[in-house]
Amino acid sequence: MTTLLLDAEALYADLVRGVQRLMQPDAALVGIWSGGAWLAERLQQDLKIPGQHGVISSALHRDDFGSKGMNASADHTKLPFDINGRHILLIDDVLYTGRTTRAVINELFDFGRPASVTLAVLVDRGGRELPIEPAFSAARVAVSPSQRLSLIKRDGEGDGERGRFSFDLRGD
Ligand SMILES: O=P(O)(O)OC[C@H]1O[C@H](OP(=O)(O)OP(=O)(O)O)[C@H](O)[C@@H]1O
Ligand SMILES: O=c1cc[nH]c(=O)[nH]1
Repeated sequence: MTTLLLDAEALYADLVRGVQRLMQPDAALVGIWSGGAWLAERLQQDLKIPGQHGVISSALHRDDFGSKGMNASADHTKLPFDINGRHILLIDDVLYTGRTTRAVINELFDFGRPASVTLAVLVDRGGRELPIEPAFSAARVAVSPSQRLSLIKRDGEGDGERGRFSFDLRGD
């Protein structure tokens, strides 16, 4: 495991401010499983947003399920509110090719017709393969195509029940 000079907690503080700016009346947070769902849960608490955040999985609409397999993560979609007419703010930890975002937008539209869909991410690592851009990213980092950047959540270490975030970088 490589320890990165990328302070996930500091970036999270920037994400809080970015999401605060993007939130509009009748907006709802939906976290992309799994890293984005951790972030959305914490944002919902920290921004004192009434109600529950949503969680969305890309599994049923991925274009690479032939290689990744259609695993049980399909069960992770939980939208505990009617998305029709809502302004949906998608939250993710890392944005790379944009293929996961495309898949979760398809999943979202299986549930209804939101008024708008916006994306905020902790880290944008570039390398887009689709015309998808975040409205907010706390950082843009150059990561080699052979590397993978992952958000790690450690429960209950020094930050009460909310857990602390860090990044792990693997590969050459
Ligand atoms: O823009 P892309 O190239 O699609 O990559 C970005 C996605 O990859 C990771 O998710 P992953 O599906 O690996 O699941 P995880 O969040 O559980 O790690 C990450 O959390 C993003 O959702
Ligand atoms: O580096 C990457 C690429 C895709 N998804 C991630 O979470 N990290």
